[in-house]
Amino acid sequence: MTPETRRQTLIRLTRDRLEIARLTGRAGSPMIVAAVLVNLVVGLLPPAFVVASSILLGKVPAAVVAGLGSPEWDDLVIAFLLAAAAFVGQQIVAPVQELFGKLVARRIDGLVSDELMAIATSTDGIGPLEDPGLVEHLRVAARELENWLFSPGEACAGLVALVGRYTQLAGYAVVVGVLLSWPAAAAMTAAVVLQRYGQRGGLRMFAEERFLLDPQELRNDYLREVASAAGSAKEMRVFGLHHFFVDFWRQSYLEWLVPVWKARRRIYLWRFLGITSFSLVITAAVLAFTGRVATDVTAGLTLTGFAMVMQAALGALRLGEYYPESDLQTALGMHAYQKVKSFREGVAGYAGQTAGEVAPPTPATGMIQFDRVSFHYPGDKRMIFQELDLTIPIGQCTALVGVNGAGKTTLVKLLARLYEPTSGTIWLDGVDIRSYGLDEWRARLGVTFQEFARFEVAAADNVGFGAVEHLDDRAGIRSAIEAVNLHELLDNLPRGIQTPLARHLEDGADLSGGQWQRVALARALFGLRHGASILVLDEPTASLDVRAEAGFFREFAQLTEGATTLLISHRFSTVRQADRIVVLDGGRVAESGSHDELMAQEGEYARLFRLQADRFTGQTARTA
Ligand SMILES: Nc1ncnc2c1ncn2[C@@H]1O[C@H](COP(=O)(O)OP(=O)(O)OP(=O)(O)O)[C@@H](O)[C@H]1O
Repeated sequence: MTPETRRQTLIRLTRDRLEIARLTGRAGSPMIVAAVLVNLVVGLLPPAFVVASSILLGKVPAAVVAGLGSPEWDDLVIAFLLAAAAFVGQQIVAPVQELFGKLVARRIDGLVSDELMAIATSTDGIGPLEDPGLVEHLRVAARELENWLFSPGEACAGLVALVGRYTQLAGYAVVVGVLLSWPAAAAMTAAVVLQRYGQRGGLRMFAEERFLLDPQELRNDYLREVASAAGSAKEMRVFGLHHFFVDFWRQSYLEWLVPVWKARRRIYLWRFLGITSFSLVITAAVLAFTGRVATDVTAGLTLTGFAMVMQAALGALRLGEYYPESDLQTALGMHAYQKVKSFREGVAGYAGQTAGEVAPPTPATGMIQFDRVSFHYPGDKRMIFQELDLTIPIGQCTALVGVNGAGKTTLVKLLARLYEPTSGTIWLDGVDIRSYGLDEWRARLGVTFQEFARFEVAAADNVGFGAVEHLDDRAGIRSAIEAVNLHELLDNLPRGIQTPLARHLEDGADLSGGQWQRVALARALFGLRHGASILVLDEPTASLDVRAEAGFFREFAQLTEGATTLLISHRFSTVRQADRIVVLDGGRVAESGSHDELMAQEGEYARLFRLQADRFTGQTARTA
């Protein structure tokens, strides 16, 4: 190592330590003071035991000579009691140290978890949560914070625990300094610090190599989950994938483990031999030096002094070893915190949604207009829209069709301002929707996403989340549930509409895909009841049965009368009933008009419609 790299390493080490110390401060002064005091006691008791037990040893010859009941014997008993107290004290205080360590760790981990949650939910758009790099930061941080093994809190507790270790070292050094020589005490302390530096250096290098394997570790997590999760269990069994996935997981795990083993061997083998040889030499030197002084009558070292120095020196040398309560935690624990910071910086790097103060008009009268809107996802140069011009008339139903990947869901994301167009503008009645307050604008939208959320809360709340500030509108929730024909099913669940929609919760129940879809539709309807006027339905009938699909448009048309509806569907029987149909292709509007107009045009819509209708009639003919 060159002097320059050594200097940089030292700077980095100090910076890392300071960072942990700063974070430790978040546990609050009373907690930190208490934890430090406990560790001071933990550090002082072993040297106290060394002193007391050496005094005890020194008093044995005189007490034996003087006999039971003599003042010498009484002195021996007092020394014994002191040594015993120091010994028992160590046993008592060890769990207290552990307890305070855990308290500090959990409090800090709680705060860092809150911070992570706040960052993840702070973004107006969803770009950061769909950015693979940032998602990796988020997942690594969340995993470490959940595991409590090498978390930031554990790093802080590990740092506080060093107070105990170094107090102990200082205690031994004082004993050696007072009884033997201060240069010897200084040399012994320096030797311990050097050993620790070597140990820590190895740990730091190992930690850095391990962090590089984060993506592989996340992959292992994924494979373990997929092999054991209920969601993938059907395919795993039907396609006989379990052996494949178990092998895949084992292989993936080895791809992580083998480099970890190699790094460990490469970093620690020679380092271990070096540190061990160094400590053997130092121990031999200390023993030789103490032995020489002990046999030197002019030095005046008594039996008590000799025992004290020997015990203190050996006790100190043991402190050059690995600290299980501190070392791995401080070396690895801050990684999760660095990930929280990287995630925060990454999120801040995303341009936030510009939002004005203007309230959207009630009611809007004209149209929503996509005006030369171009868009590509961040970090992906492929254009999803190229100067898209599209109008969605207010108060009417517009259907959007297009092949898979044409950009239909992306268009909804832009409308909901989950992303901003790369260029171009979306207008409502001639006003750029960016001038509206973001929350006010979103409150105007009732959206059923293609991959809608399935909240593990009561069925009623799942619906009420469509307008969360009106969660207590029980009548409105009931009416939305009835509108999607879910009331009979939900009323028969253990807690009626208050039944949690997750089987692992008490009295919980799960729903089928189509039933869940109705819950999502009811949520959008509840939004409509409370001020939403633009209804966006992305594949709303994908999971509905034929009867429900047939009734869907008729019933929804009544329920959503006056609302502006944007309907995305691959089912042409649903689509054809819209007032206006828009065909998206290649990032642009390829065709638009009513069903009859588009059929008359004999374009892509007519082709797709006939394709689907023919397939249906063909099937009917075969069935007949
Ligand atoms: N977060 C993302 N980052 C990068 N690309 C994305 C992201 N989400 C979607 N895409 C890409 O954008 C394109 C349009 O996707 P989108 O989901 O909007 O299509 P769609 O028309 O709704 O498709 P489908 O009919 O299959 O639902 C696809 O090629 C998809 O891979």
